[in-house]
Amino acid sequence: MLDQNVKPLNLKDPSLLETRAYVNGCWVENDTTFAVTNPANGEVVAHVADLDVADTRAAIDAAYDAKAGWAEWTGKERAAVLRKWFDLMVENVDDLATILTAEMGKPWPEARGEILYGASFIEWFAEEAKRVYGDVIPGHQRDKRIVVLKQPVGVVGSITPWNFPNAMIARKVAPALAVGCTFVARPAELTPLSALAMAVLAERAGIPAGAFNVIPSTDAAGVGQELCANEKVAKITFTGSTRVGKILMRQCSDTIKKMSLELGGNAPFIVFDDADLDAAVEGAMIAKFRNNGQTCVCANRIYVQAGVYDAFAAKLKERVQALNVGDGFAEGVTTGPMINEAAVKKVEAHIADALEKGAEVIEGGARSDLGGTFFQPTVLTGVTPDMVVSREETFGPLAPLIRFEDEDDVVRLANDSEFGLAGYFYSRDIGRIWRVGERLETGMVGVNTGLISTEVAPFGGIKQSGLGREGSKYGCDDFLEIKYMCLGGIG
Ligand SMILES: NC(=O)C1=CN([C@@H]2O[C@H](COP(=O)(O)OP(=O)(O)OC[C@H]3O[C@@H](n4cnc5c(N)ncnc54)[C@H](OP(=O)(O)O)[C@@H]3O)[C@@H](O)[C@H]2O)C=CC1
Ligand SMILES: O=C(O)[C@H](O)CS(=O)(=O)O
Repeated sequence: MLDQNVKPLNLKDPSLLETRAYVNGCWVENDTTFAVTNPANGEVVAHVADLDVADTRAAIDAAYDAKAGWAEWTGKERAAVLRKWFDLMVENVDDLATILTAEMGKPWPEARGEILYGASFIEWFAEEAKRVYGDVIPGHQRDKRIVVLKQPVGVVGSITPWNFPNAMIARKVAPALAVGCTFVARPAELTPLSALAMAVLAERAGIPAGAFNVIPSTDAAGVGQELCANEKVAKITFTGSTRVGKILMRQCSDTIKKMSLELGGNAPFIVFDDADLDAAVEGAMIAKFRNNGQTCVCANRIYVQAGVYDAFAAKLKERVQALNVGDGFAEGVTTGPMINEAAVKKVEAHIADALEKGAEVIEGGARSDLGGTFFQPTVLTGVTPDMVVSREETFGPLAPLIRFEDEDDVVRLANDSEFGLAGYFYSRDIGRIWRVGERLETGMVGVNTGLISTEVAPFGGIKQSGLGREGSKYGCDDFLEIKYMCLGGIG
């Protein structure tokens, strides 16, 4: 459904730019709409239906009414439509990337990469759909037989952030649908278009009405409260800040809802003096500046052992200088705008606090001359653990370098955080690799790599970075209930 009041995007298939909600297999308009704007230039990309709590209830009812029928499909039948959905995502990858860059700002090649990353979860769980096995347990008495069934939990409510508007939904909806759950997705207000384009392709793939619903809304708190409180919703899956994760946990306690939480991070990135320094610099560039530093697994603290600190800082400065800040649609741009003014102000506050406490800027340090929410990729040296940048997630293009002396010291520093999502380190000493890998208090560890996100591995954190795992052979577990049947009287 095209919006007549804005400049159309350059799409091969304009029908992918959907602005209506998708509920119970129907495209739903609303009297009230909200504008989605391009963070690179403030231009309106589209006006999207703005759903409310009553609409949320209707979407939950649709998912609830659809769940029995969807669960009756065999795993193989569900696999077939998920595979078709994957194929359609790949066939339309360029248009989906254009829509994503327009609403979120990331450079088009990076947006294209996100679409393929999101699609990889749909491909993976299309395969897993056929392998939701139970167990047969040897009876504890001669006349007893025991079988274990794995059954879909039912209706799943999903709340996702703006930074990966396709992949964060795909990483949740794919396992949910694969095992026979139905799904109500509320995307971030800033980036609903990617989710709606996914729904267009889900419908084309043959995913039945009510199985997958997308409810764009400006009322995050109200929709969230309804998803958490409604007894027809069996589970909430959330990706976003720890602050909001705690709100949702409290709201889910009244109905003891199952929850999967992918929350905030404060990833340590450690460079030991035995590291391959060039590899460590490349790893730091990915771990820090991917998505303009707006990912939960971004390196937030970069610890460099004293013997290689100056060399590493010089090399990193040189690589950061080569980053090209600009509009995500422009050729050769590596770094788009930040999502909004609040995000820029947080980076500026972290820099100001660090400078006040003695740190130095060796690269960047201020807003870009491009204006708006463009910010210079920045490197700080002389950072210490007492600075705010060491304790709070920056969620922006700021690389703080912290000097350390020995292994025990840096592991203690790295673990001194309420977060535990990802951690990274570079070393070529196999003993150190095992010691540090085992001692880091995180859900995921990158060793001699700065990029750990893949559909084949279990993504998730410990401490206040969340609950549960997404992706991998473990990814279905959070959407399944285990039931056992004890069959007696068999003699
Ligand atoms: N662990 C992970 O994989 C990820 C973690 N994050 C973390 O999220 C933060 C940045 O992302 P950001 O989007 O700002 O995070 P937020 O937690 O602010 O928002 C995440 C989602 O929750 C919604 N939301 C906000 N308030 C409520 C509420 N009271 N009830 C229900 N839903 C609500 C938002 O809606 P709206 O945006 O419309 O207000 C958005 O859709 C960082 O801390 C980052 O680390 C982000 C991405 C991935
Ligand atoms: O939203 C996020 O930060 C994602 O989890 C990042 S990733 O999956 O692309 O690493």
